[in-house]
Amino acid sequence: MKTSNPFSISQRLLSFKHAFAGLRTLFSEEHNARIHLVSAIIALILGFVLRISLSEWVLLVIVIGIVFICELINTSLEALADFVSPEKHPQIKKVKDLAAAAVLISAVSALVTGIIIFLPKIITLCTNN
Ligand SMILES: Nc1ncnc2c1ncn2[C@@H]1O[C@H](COP(=O)(O)OP(=O)(O)OP(=O)(O)O)[C@@H](O)[C@H]1O
Repeated sequence: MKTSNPFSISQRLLSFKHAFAGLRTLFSEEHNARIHLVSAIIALILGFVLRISLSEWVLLVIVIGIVFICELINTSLEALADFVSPEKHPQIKKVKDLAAAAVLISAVSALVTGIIIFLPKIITLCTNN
């Protein structure tokens, strides 16, 4: 529960610690998140190698961010659902399927964005050599 405590730097640093603990949980427990991390690193390396423009960098960073935000919310909902209802329930299925669909949509959007940004540059590179 939130109380009106005075501002404290150590409390703010503790919030960062919790957030990083969440990231550690995501990447240690979720295989999909690790696949997305590797894909994001490849996209970032390609961005440097193919010298994408500033606006393409902005787009790339946004779509990568959205994928990890969806992964985090999906994993968080799954954990909550498993705690609240360890047994099978159609309502839990609905919640988990919806959260999984959010991850899918974000990943497909990121993939399409990556193709739009990188494919023309790769084709130009291949045809010029
Ligand atoms: N308690 C439950 N009741 C009903 N259906 C469930 C339940 N738990 C899981 N499911 C079904 O199994 C699917 C996978 O759920 P699970 O918790 O295993 O996620 P996961 O294997 O980590 O998948 P992902 O992370 O790709 O969404 C859900 O999307 C849902 O359709």
